[in-house]
Amino acid sequence: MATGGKVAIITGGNAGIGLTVAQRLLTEHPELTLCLACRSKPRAEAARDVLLLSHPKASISIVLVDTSNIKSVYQAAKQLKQMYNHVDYLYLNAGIMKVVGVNWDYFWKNLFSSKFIHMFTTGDGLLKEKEEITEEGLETVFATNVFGHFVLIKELEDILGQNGCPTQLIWTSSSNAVETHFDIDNIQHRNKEGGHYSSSKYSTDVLSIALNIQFNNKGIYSHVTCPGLVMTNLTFGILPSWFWNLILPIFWLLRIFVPTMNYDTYNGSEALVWLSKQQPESLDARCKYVSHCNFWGTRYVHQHKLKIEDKTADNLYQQLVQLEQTFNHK
Ligand SMILES: NC(=O)C1=CN([C@@H]2O[C@H](COP(=O)(O)OP(=O)(O)OC[C@H]3O[C@@H](n4cnc5c(N)ncnc54)[C@H](OP(=O)(O)O)[C@@H]3O)[C@@H](O)[C@H]2O)C=CC1
Ligand SMILES: CC(C)CCC[C@@H](C)[C@H]1CC[C@H]2C3=C(CC[C@]12C)[C@@]1(C)CCC(=O)[C@@H](C)[C@@H]1CC3
Repeated sequence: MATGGKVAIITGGNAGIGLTVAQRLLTEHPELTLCLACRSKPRAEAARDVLLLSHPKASISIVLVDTSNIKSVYQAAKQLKQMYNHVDYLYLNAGIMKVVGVNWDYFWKNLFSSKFIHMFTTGDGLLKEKEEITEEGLETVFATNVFGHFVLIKELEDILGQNGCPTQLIWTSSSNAVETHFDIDNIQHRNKEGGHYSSSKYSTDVLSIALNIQFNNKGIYSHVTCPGLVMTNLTFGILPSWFWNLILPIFWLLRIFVPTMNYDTYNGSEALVWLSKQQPESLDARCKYVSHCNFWGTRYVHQHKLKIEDKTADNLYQQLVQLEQTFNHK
């Protein structure tokens, strides 16, 4: 398929899964114009240098954005609108998890139980998290993973789905997005013991459905992906890298039962890159696209149907619009 002149923006494109998506997109779409939307200039420049080593002729720009800071998102959106008159792929990938420890008691208790596969696929119940509030008064994980991205999309609306050229919004969600941690009456997940990351990723799944309802008629399509368990700075924040390296053989064995044990960012980015090669209109907007890798190392994309009601999606969307208005007025 001819891909001349396509534009891709990747939030958090300087590291981990985002950087590998950047690398793979440049290979898949040779004429691609790439924008790394990152919070740190030196880290973004270092990533650009790495990408230029393998793709010396690539057009790669940098826009600074801190998705947890709404003022910064407004500034970045303004800059992006000056740079591009359309966007083909907007990867909403930047994300954090505020982990303070692993619940090992829960781990050992469920290791040989029927919860085994659910535990390794979702990580549900295994992580202890802490709550933090941004200087703008938002719960940090919600602001970074969900709200900052929502504001970015809304601000870029004028250049999305333009001139008969569809825009794909591709979210890096997670299999950790479980409904039990999501409360529609507390979308920021304030004053909770844990489950902030899970709530933010479930919100992502709900929001994606809402965006399809709102914007498909304008040529804007939203899809959620799950990269599985991948070794990045995010997972090195849970357990040290030496530990993960030590248990690498266990990952291979676990893949027999849990094909989301992707380990590396190349495997983990499979669904995110695969989506860029599909006609967005032909995709199921109510599916999560999950990167799988089997025991033999074969990568493939698994489609998982989301059970989310339109009224929940609409409710979340309206709450985000209202929250955004409180910033717009400041
Ligand atoms: N690793 C895994 O197993 C899984 C990861 N994911 C999701 O994948 C996505 C990418 O994470 P991953 O590659 O693993 O982790 P990394 O920590 O390697 O990458 C995260 C990226 O997000 C950026 N980022 C974090 N906070 C902000 C912010 N406030 N503003 C702008 N950029 C920010 C980071 O920038 P900086 O380098 O400056 O910190 C970095 O570029 C996340 O959404 C994560 O939730 C989902 C499922 C599994
Ligand atoms: C495998 C080892 C012997 C023990 C590791 C236990 C846990 C620390 C991991 C087991 C499943 C993992 C997991 C995640 C984090 C680390 C575990 C809990 C995630 C929650 C990381 C972020 C995500 O988005 C999820 C998709 C991961 C799901 C699995």
